[in-house]
Amino acid sequence: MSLSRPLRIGTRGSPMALAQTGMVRDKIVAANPGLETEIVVVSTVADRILDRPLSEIGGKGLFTKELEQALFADEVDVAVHSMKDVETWLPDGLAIACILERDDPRDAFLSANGADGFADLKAGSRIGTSSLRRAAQVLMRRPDLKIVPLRGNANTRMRKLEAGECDATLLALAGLQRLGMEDVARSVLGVDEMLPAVAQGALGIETRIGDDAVRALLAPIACARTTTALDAERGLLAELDGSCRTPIAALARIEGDRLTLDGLLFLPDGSRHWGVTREGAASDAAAIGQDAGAELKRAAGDTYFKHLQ
Ligand SMILES: NCc1[nH]cc(CCC(=O)O)c1CC(=O)O
Repeated sequence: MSLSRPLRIGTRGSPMALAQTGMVRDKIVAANPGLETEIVVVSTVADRILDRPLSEIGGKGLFTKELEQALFADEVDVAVHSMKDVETWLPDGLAIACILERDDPRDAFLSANGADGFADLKAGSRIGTSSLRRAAQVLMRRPDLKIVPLRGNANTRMRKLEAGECDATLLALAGLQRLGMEDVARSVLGVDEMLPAVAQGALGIETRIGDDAVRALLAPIACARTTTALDAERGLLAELDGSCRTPIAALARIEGDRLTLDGLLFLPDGSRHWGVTREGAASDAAAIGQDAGAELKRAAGDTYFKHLQ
């Protein structure tokens, strides 16, 4: 199948988004030789509001809504997203047509003064992060550290670290790699120290559901293994109705036809957490995720969700 016009690829405009969209575009073209493409930059709420944590702004789809509007308005044919930023429920008429092979899902540790990890930080050191998930896991092990808000795209956050707004920060390793800036990481945190966000490191492509010509162009670059892992992680998130206000971490690993899913739910101050591990057939990924999410929900109890309001 082919298109009689260029494929219009929608993306956010941050350096990381542009880098990853370029990589996705190259993969689409490699799978469909001769295809013409056009990159269309769309600004989202997350790009415009930089002075407040996203968890405070609330609402859904802060990274994705304007890209979805561009799909509905037929201004773009596809939207490239970090799957970490994609809501578990999509608007009617749109779907994730393709999830690409996952990059490293772990978080990287960056510091201004040469610290290689949390162990090198003195009591009272300031960790810059607006991620409730990262903050909770830092405080869980190091309640003596101080969390300070740090917003903006990855480049902005690195600049703020250099400017002394904090002593250390955490960024997704995959994002740094896409920017070609992996070497700014002082270390990479093990998943036992910092469990990643649901879908961290995976890119997805959203399309209009009925747009079969476009969907056919994407089929060759989809990764079944990553799709299965994300079915489990997003199944867990959906069960907990995870919003930006809920600190949740989850990672699925697949070996052969078996899947192992680890999930963690925290109080934002790290004072309590609940964990779950589930193993099962990879073909049951979504159900395993829902089951694990339900267990976390039961374990944390009703008061947990009231706590967050
Ligand atoms: N919240 C923004 C965001 N969305 C996805 C990534 C990282 C790239 C990825 O997970 O694919 C980032 C930056 C970060 O968390 O450091």
